Amino acid sequence: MANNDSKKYKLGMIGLGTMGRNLLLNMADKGFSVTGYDKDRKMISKLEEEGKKHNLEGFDDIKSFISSLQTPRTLILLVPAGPIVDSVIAELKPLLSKGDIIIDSGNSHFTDTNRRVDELEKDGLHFFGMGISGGEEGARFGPSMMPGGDKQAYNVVKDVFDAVAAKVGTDPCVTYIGPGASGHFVKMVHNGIEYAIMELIAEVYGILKNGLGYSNDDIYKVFKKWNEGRLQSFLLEITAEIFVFKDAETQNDLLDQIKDEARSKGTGKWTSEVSMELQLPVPTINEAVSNRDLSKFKKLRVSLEEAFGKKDTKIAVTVEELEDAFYFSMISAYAQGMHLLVQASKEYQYDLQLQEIAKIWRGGCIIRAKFLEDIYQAYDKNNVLEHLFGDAGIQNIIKGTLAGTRKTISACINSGLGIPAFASTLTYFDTITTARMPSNLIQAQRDFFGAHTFERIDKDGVFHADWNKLS
Ligand SMILES: NC(=O)C1=CN([C@@H]2O[C@H](COP(=O)(O)OP(=O)(O)OC[C@H]3O[C@@H](n4cnc5c(N)ncnc54)[C@H](OP(=O)(O)O)[C@@H]3O)[C@@H](O)[C@H]2O)C=CC1
Ligand SMILES: O=C(CO)[C@H](O)[C@H](O)COP(=O)(O)O
Repeated sequence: MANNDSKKYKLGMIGLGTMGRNLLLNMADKGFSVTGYDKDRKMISKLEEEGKKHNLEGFDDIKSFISSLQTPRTLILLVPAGPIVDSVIAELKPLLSKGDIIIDSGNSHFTDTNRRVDELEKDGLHFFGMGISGGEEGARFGPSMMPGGDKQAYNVVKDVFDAVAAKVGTDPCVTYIGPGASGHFVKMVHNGIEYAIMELIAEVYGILKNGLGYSNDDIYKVFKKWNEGRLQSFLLEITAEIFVFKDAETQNDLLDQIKDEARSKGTGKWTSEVSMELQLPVPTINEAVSNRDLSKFKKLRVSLEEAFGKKDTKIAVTVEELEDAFYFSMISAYAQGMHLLVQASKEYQYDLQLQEIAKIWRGGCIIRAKFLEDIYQAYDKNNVLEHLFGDAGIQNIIKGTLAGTRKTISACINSGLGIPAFASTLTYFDTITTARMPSNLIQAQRDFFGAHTFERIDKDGVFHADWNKLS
């Protein structure tokens, strides 16, 4: 490539795996002059093969890659989150110049992003975090993207992101999220909601299979039908397909050949950790994280089932009642995630615009769902809404689902069918809609044993009682 800046590439991708390669191909489709770097030659060959019609070129030599870019340079990292991001940055630093832009689009922890912004600022480099969602297909044909941090740097690449993002109507599923690491924070919460919805769908599978005796084909039909109505969502759509997918080797349903031990990379756990830190409960997400962890204790579960005996988990609920329970719990999972965003926005001064976040989650991302339109409308009407349950439209939807929800959840509990996410979601709802909780007793207990004091309902101030003295 000639050493003339005008003939150089507008943007360079580092990491040409699932996400990086597909996002780069998406950019090339939209007419941007882009290139990529990966330390693995095979990934470059794959990029060049798939990007043949655009004459896409890749590099396995970082120096040649950097000198192929227009200045100031714009780089996107899509490498595994964690120490690899730091090692890539360390490799890049001596090759970059003041004013260059690095965008970390992986699932980095937001505190790492804060640290990296500070470190790179000292070298005159712009760094910002941008969550991306949509998996392989999304990256290739239109993801949802959550950029936050250095707005000046974001504006340099805004046209690229607007072009490659998924569209709902004409609205691109990308918006500037806010300062600091807000982009990565919002993506983390997106993933927390993703964990919750996946767990709820898995529990529905357990109920249909073990509670109602449905076959995989029957379950496929239920999910397919649900996905045509109010529950329409990406996760339900792909889940339906899983139930009819055959294993090439055995011709059995592949799902039945898969071990019941779920893995994770960490973003759900981070959401739970932050929620504890901010003292803002997200119990459905917590249960989703815990249940993935519980699933790993296979040997223990097998031996305890032997010890306590296999349960008769047959229940008498209708598919319509189960649908209500799922819809109710899905709404609650989004509500908890949005509530956490409200709290984080205050705590970290992110100035998050919830209506904009709901808007860009309507398309492209893993948690896209028809219901996000209702969430968007709720925050669009009132962008300082404290909790989604406070919106009159959402209240009406919830009221319509409660009878079926209670019947389904109580039937599961009575029969011994494990449904941690459903159960905790309903309890969360019943608690957050209770004006006077029994927590006055906790204050009394704390004051009794530790003189921790309490506040009264009838006067201001902080009080202590001599509990050992009979009144
Ligand atoms: N997959 C998904 O659905 C989504 C993933 N993400 C996030 O995006 C990021 C990338 O994920 P994904 O594309 O799935 O991961 P992949 O493992 O598919 O791709 C990462 C690529 O980066 C390469 N790489 C690793 N270290 C370096 C290095 N030092 N220099 C150059 N290249 C390097 C890897 O090479 P090698 O394999 O040889 O190490 C690999 O080709 C992660 O943070 C992930 O959490 C976000 C949204 C969705
Ligand atoms: O970010 C994503 C989608 O939005 C990834 O697919 C997500 O990281 C998967 O997480 P886990 O491996 O923990 O299930």
